[in-house]
Amino acid sequence: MENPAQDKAFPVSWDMFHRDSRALAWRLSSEGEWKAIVCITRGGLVPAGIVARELGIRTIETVCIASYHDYDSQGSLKVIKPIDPKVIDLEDGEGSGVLVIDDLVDTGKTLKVVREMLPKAHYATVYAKPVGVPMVDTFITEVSQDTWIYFPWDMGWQFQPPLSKETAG
Ligand SMILES: O=P(O)(O)OC[C@H]1O[C@H](OP(=O)(O)OP(=O)(O)O)[C@H](O)[C@@H]1O
Ligand SMILES: Nc1nc2[nH]cnc2c(=O)[nH]1
Ligand SMILES: [Mg+2]
Repeated sequence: MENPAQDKAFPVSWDMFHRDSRALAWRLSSEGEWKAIVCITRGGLVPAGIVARELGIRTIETVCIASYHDYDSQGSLKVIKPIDPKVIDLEDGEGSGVLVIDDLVDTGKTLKVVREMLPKAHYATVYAKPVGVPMVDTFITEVSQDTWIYFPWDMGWQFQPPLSKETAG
């Protein structure tokens, strides 16, 4: 959903996203022995799959969160599906050794909700905006707060007409 408040665009192709998600996996490979991944749907699904393949992690859980953009309020978050208790109970029951993955952190509101469920987990996103940086432990690329990131799954190819009209010659 286009956000009119952002006046810079950061379009990300599948190739770029794959490269940046692999870079995140590489960074995380030296930051801990990961028992499981919790991915925040829906944006965390693709990066979680790439990181899981690179790090050989096969226990992958989801936490399903929807944000509602009401017209008057800034927007509210709803937990549609919580984290499976089996994953919560791994290790110390507070998320040690668990990797929480999302595509990006913007205001940090989404990660804040998940941090309340797993305070000791490691939080990683591919992209980050300045306001959300304090909420994330590892990320690859920071973009300015007034940039809107366009992910490959939100975009498609379209015809670009020639710059100038056909000439006679
Ligand atoms: O740091 P925040 O301000 O919370 O914004 C970041 C969140 O917003 C987007 O998800 P969205 O809520 O649009 O749902 P989706 O992942 O299902 O598209 C994105 O995937 C992050 O989860
Ligand atoms: N696609 C997309 N979703 C977002 N949700 C919060 N910030 C963003 C963003 O920059 N791009
Ligand atoms: Mg999301």
